[in-house]
Amino acid sequence: MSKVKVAINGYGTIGKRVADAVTMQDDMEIIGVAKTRPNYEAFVAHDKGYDVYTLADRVDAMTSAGIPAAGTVEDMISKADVVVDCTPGGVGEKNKALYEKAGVKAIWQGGEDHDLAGCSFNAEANYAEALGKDFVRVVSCNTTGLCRVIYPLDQEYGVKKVRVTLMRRAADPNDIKTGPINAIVPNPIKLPSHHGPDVKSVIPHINITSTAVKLPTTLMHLHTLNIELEKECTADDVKAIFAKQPRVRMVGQGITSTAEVMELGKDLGRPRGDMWENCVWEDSVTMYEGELYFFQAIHQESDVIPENVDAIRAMMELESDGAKSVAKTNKAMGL
Ligand SMILES: NC(=O)C1=CN([C@@H]2O[C@H](COP(=O)(O)OP(=O)(O)OC[C@H]3O[C@@H](n4cnc5c(N)ncnc54)[C@H](O)[C@@H]3O)[C@@H](O)[C@H]2O)C=CC1
Ligand SMILES: O=C(OP(=O)(O)O)[C@H](O)COP(=O)(O)O
Repeated sequence: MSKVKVAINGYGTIGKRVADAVTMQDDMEIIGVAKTRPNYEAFVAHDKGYDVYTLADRVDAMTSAGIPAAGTVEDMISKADVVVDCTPGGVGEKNKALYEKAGVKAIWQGGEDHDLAGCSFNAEANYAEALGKDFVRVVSCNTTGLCRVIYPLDQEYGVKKVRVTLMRRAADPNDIKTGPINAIVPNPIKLPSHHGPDVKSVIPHINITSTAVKLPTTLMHLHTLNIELEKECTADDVKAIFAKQPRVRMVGQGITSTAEVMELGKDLGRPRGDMWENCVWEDSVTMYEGELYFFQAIHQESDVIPENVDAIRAMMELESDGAKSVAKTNKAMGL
């Protein structure tokens, strides 16, 4: 069977990781990546063997900078079965007409609104909803992390209510422009933050409310969750459920911070030191007056990457069983 042809439009933090994860799979391949500028990431993409495309008015600039442009974004799209749009939030929306005109399937990221695709995706929670779809949105890193723990708890014990506080990294490690560098910023001040409503775009019946702040750190997000469950259970029951989840890792063993979680990613030999799973502190999982509490860390640069691979598989109907797709993706990535 021929491999599904995948194009990456926007080769930044998310795009370059999706490209590498797709390359690891045996049922899909990268036919090109689109970069706007001939920067170091474009040179690395070229060195890795990816065909580099660019905006129509930048083809000459890319080639004269030393990266032979394979063509325009439109040329790239015309060769693809599915485009993974990893342009900055709000930019992807403008590309929809391009994809519709070319008759190509498209995946957007969490920086775009749900309505753009009409299907918001998390592999564990609603894989089947994306089967055969033309347009899908993989929800944001934080929302992905929330769905991965809320969905299995809801399946087993029923979720009555979720309250979550998200302590968000201010910027990605390579971002030299974004702050704060010495402040804690309630963001947004008007509540709830987008994360609770976003979980409902994947699992509509969940009663959830969220608040979020930005902190002067680049490594990871950290969530404090408080969940009321319908049925009684113990902290050990919850730990047992989390331990079974393919994209949840229980941490302890001297890991007391996001810095040590990131060090673990490097020690595991993960590409770029990525941590694709939610990291739940085992010792934090607590039942108090019948309510569940725990902490989890989310690596914003990488947790949505396996989800994008599964979204491709669902949209292209390469696999109808979500659990099988998750297992296949994880195995290929070494997760
Ligand atoms: N960085 C993160 O922590 C996460 C980001 N997301 C979402 O993923 C999406 C992408 O975010 P990042 O990768 O962080 O952004 P980024 O800024 O690192 O990368 C975006 C890339 O798209 C390129 N680009 C800009 N305009 C373009 C255009 N018109 N055509 C083609 N390429 C263009 C930029 O040059 C850059 O290489 C956003 O929707 C964001 O909200 C989701 C989860 C986590
Ligand atoms: O999807 C993310 O976060 P979010 O779930 O808080 O929207 C990424 O960390 C990007 O967030 P940013 O929009 O602060 O760069």
